[in-house]
Amino acid sequence: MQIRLTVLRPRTGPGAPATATDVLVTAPVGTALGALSVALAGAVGVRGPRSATHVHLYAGSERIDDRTPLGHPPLLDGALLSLGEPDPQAQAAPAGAAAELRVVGGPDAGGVHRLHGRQIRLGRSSEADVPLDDPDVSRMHLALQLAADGSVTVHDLGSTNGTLLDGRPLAEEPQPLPPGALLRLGESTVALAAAPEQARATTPDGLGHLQVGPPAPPAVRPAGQAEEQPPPAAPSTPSRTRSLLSRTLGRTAPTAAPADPALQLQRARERQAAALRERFPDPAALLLGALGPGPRLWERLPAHPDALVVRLGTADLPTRLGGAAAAPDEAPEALLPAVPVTVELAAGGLGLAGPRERLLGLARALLAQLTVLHPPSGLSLVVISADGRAAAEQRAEDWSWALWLPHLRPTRGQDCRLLFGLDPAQAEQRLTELLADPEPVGPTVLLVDGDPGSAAAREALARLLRGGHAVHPVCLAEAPDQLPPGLGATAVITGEVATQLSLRGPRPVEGAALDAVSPAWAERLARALAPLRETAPVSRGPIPEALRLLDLLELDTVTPAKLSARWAGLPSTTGTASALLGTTRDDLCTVELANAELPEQQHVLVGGARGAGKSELLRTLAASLAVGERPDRLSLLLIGGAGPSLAACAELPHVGAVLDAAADPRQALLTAEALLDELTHREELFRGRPFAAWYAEQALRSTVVAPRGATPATGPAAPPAAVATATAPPPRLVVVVDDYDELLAPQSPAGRPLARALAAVAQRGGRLGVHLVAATGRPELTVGTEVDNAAQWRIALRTDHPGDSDLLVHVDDAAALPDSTPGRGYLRRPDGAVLAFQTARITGRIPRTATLRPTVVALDPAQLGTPPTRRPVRELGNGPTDLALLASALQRAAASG
Ligand SMILES: Nc1ncnc2c1ncn2[C@@H]1O[C@H](COP(=O)(O)OP(=O)(O)OP(=O)(O)O)[C@@H](O)[C@H]1O
Repeated sequence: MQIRLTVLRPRTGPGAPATATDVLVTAPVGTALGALSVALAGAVGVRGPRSATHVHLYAGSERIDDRTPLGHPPLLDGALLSLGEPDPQAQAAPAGAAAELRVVGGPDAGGVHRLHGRQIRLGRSSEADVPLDDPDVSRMHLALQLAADGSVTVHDLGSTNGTLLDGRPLAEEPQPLPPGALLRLGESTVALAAAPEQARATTPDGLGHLQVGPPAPPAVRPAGQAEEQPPPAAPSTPSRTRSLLSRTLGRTAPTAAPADPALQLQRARERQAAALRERFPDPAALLLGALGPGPRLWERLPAHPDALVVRLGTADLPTRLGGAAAAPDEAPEALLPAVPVTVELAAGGLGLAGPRERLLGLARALLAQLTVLHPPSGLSLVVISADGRAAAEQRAEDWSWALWLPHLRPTRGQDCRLLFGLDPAQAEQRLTELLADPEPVGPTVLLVDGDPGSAAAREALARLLRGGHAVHPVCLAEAPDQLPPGLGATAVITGEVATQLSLRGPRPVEGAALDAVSPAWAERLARALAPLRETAPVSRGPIPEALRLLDLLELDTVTPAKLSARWAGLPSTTGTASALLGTTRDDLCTVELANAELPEQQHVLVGGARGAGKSELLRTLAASLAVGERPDRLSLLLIGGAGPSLAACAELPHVGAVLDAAADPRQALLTAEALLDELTHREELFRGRPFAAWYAEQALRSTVVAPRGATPATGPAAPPAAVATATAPPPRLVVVVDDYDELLAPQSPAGRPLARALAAVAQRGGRLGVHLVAATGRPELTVGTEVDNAAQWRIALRTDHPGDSDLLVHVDDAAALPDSTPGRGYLRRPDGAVLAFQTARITGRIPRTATLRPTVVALDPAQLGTPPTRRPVRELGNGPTDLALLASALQRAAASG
């Protein structure tokens, strides 16, 4: 497994900053922190300690136990570990915090401060209890007073620019501050929050990630509805709005309509404004959403009404939100106070222009919204910063916080570790990839910081801006005239101290207070997102090139106990038999030989050219069936053609016999006879009833056959398991045949009788619990045989000719598959659906990462956009294969009963 951590080097003295190093750790699953700690210390330049007992690592203020396995909390992707001392910046939640103050807008937005103590001062000074980096805020601007009963009052500390409380000037005498009321100081807006939202459940996967359940269903609120038109008179508050209001503002919405119509209207406007603020969450709410993770994390799938709509700041806006800016004669009380100023990125992208520091703060706030509200499977992010006018180191530093965002992971086969373009070559590569994506499966937001770096990149960006690629550019420049032409909207940072925004585009707004967040805030948010994974398999990605069956089966550390536990959970009948083969683009790829919904006759035909991966697919299928069912209920008969292709499976306890038909014609003849006898025997035994029905009846009465145990079934083929145990309920039998076409060749001495027996299995076997899985290298020879006719599950791996592919899966696409991806193919299911898939491997050597000593290497953000170093499959040259490992565990599980 690989995970990314950050190690903080101890400070050189009190008050000195701690230096941080991001590292990539590669280690076998289950490696304890103690086995890594010396290497982690070495990565930050602390040498000397030879033993882990001298290296102490902390997560926040807590020391991490050396026995904690890597990949388990707190050692998750994105974790920040401090060496030798607790993290001096650790933000432990103070016990007994009475209230939470959130900075909901402005140039230093996003802060979430748990209030404790009696008096809390807000101001620009670093001495303030809540410091705000806002030039319009006085050094000590205002103070909050917490009473013992939890109520809060606020008063101005004689600030230069004054304070507004819900739009009204705040005096120096204390006034009550209810939760949700907006305090405006300088260009910043702060509010007291109500009770924190319920965190979503997460499940650690042991590999450094936390699986998050699916997002809550989106609010039923088509864009542009409800809050945009105030009710003419204040009716009773709709229940949805009331709950929004009380959740947002933390105070009870009015229940009785006030008599005064002007007051009614004002209340209606307040409700609309609150609903809009909830709809487009402020930076503080986003941070909490990521840290929770909160209920709104990844709520916006592509069909969500607010997908790709971003908030840039807040302004008092007219109620006609869909229309133009406030008419000059609009009465101030007709405006919705401090509502989000939003832009639809899908309407031609967005340009942002202004002084660099603030510009980056605004861009960070924008990416935070996109990545907290949109799931990585529904939105990709590409970040390009290749403008030669800025030093490469500076560019990398400006965007290094984003390396933790899961939306930057390449999921469409892009040749890089992360979707960064931090030099002209990387930028060109990213833009070319976007242009070349023939059928983009989801939207991409492309952030381009300054000039994209080269003429070719500029041309590519211009083409993307012309549309048609599901790519939505967000371009940053110091001045509006440096932005590329063709953007749908432009926001220009204005004001003496660059804290305001003027938006040009379909919905122009002047004098908005912009939202900007600090790099430290953005990094905290991105780190919180780093370990999170959607629970559903990440869809819309490309089909992977290499897969390990044991990983797909969640048996990366395979033990007899895990297998026994699986078998113990099986139903008491043999109603199902399914084999996991690999993955499609969206899901696992499974072949079902039996289940309650399928007719009884299920057989499989696999075809493909030489080296396409047929034999490996058969081995994967056999191993997968073995994991899924106990050996006393499922037996395998393996018939290999030329060569020992299936012999590697001989150690599976389910294998009754392995036959090398070409090498042993006599045994082939006996096997053919035994197979026909088996069919006859079952027909007599079942008396017309299908296997599953008969078995269900018998299972209660019969003594279950003892597992076939650990006896390897190598050497000359024994009769199938079921034949040998004629008096016991026969297990389901799967006959796996490689090189079926060879059996049909005229020169094959054993071929004809065996082919006849297989034809009988194809015709009569399925109902009797005997299934056939046959592989053919020459579909033109096997077409029209009983085996071909009976196969409802059909697979074409790479074929030499379109016609072969057509014979197998009735589409010719398999002929276009490249040589370089053995195991890639098309599966035609009984319902006629054809899916591209990749077969998982079972005879790979155990990956090096499973056995090697852990490695810790420093991460360089500037290199993350380059192709990862390609190594041949990292396997132990002469170590055991996954199949050997699995077979041994299966034998022990079978032996333990
Ligand atoms: N699913 C897979 N993933 C990765 N590599 C694979 C996969 N399947 C096969 N290979 C690689 O391709 C090579 C050929 O595979 P295999 O022997 O299964 O092909 P085949 O179609 O049976 O070939 P032949 O017809 O010559 O017997 C294997 O040695 C293996 O290295």
